[in-house]
Amino acid sequence: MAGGGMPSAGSVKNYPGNFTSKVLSTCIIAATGGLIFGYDLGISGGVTSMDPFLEKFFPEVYKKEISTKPSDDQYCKFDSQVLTLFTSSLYLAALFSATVAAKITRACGRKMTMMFGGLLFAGGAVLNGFAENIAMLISVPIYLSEIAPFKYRGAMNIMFQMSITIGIFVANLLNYFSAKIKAGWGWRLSLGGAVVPGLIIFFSSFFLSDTPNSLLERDKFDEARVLLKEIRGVDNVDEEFNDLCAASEASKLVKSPWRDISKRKYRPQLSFAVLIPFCQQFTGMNVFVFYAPVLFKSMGFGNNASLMSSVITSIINALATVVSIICVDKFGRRTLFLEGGLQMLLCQIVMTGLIAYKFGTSGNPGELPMWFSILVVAFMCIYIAAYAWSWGPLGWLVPSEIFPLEVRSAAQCITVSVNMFCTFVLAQIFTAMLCQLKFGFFIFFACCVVAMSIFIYMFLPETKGVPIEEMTIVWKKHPYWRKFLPTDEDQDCEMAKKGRSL
Ligand SMILES: OC[C@H]1O[C@](O)(CO)[C@@H](O)[C@@H]1O
Repeated sequence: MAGGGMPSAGSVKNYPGNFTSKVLSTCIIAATGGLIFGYDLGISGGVTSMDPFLEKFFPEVYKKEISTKPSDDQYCKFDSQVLTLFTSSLYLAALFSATVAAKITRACGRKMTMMFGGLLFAGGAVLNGFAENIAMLISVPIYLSEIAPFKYRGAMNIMFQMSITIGIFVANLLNYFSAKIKAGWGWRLSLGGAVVPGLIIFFSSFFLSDTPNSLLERDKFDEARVLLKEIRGVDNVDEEFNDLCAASEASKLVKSPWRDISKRKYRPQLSFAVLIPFCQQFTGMNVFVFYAPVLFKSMGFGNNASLMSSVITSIINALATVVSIICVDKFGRRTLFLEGGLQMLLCQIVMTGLIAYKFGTSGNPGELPMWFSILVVAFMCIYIAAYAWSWGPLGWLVPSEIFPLEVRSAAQCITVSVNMFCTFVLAQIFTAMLCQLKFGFFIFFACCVVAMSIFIYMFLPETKGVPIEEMTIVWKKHPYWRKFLPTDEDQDCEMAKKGRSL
């Protein structure tokens, strides 16, 4: 049932339009929304490995860390549910704000939501609050997918993930330098530094226009047509405009997107809205993003070496995302998912072998040779590169492009909530899992990667090169999902019923 087929040429519309500088600059500005999220993702791991921070807030963990001798079990050195709560709680808070943000983005438009989120975040950073950036995760991927010409939608959307990875890199770099501050207040600088990305997105959102879809959602027809002409760089936008209007009309008939989304006809998309973020998190990537410094320290690296290794892995993460931008509209989403899955699996197997060989089940590696540290970091980098051109960016791209307008914001909200929930769970249980499963920890994620790759191979239709408003075609052609879609007669009947009840 491998459902990878592209809709045949001719079955998909080819709207006229150019790749304008307006679209490019708008997408770059919108994508900066990811900086904030990336900064959050990257900052906590380094901070939790800084001794002055541990000593102040987690004295028990600090005592355990300094009293652990090289001959003790290294797997359990940082095992503390309170320590992991510091990182995981950010995602729990984010989970709660996801539902509110979906309402805001539908009512106020994508642009206002981004502006509001940036400002809140900048303010929140001063108070060291992190939850607000969720508005970005809901509005930016949809914004990018809606505004991009369909042939470049993948690349434009992945700019969001690109800026997330830049945020992670900046956070790691800052951690590296702030840990060197002798007086021990470097962790304050790291946590407070979040104000900068917040202000960047707030000020840059003044230069954003809304998307035509979002204007139509709020009945601004003339503005939407003018904007569409401007961003496509041609006058002849009638066909696309009419389709957008039709989609918007259909969307207005839906009074409760939350109830509608559970209808049978949205089952294919809903399955992906839930399973894509779920699988994305169960690749195990965030274990490295959050806890790389802790992991490196557990493996006997010194303070500086641990933070430096995280800087290296975050550079690889950002660079490999560029590969995805270049390839996604050429080779398609499925190819990247499947290649990335295979590469991650191979690395996980090698890392399991290496760690099992040196640390065994006792967690006592003795003296660690240089070749071992180099190999571990190298395979971690290859693994991270694989994630960075597959599940990382596609985890935002695919959900944002498969939903019809009427339920798009609600669906993105589900995607973000599932993502945050899984991020929370994994961030919370990481140190306990490592302590209990030892090197088997990597085997767990390897099994998850096998399962998710099979799932993608069997069930994900290719969405490259299909205009977002034409997406139903890919489901109608899929051997499994097509049975969930209404026939044309069903649709006429539903429209008639809705028309009567108005
Ligand atoms: O770059 C890695 C990061 O990217 C994400 O997948 C978000 O898209 C995070 O969950 C992860 O920390």
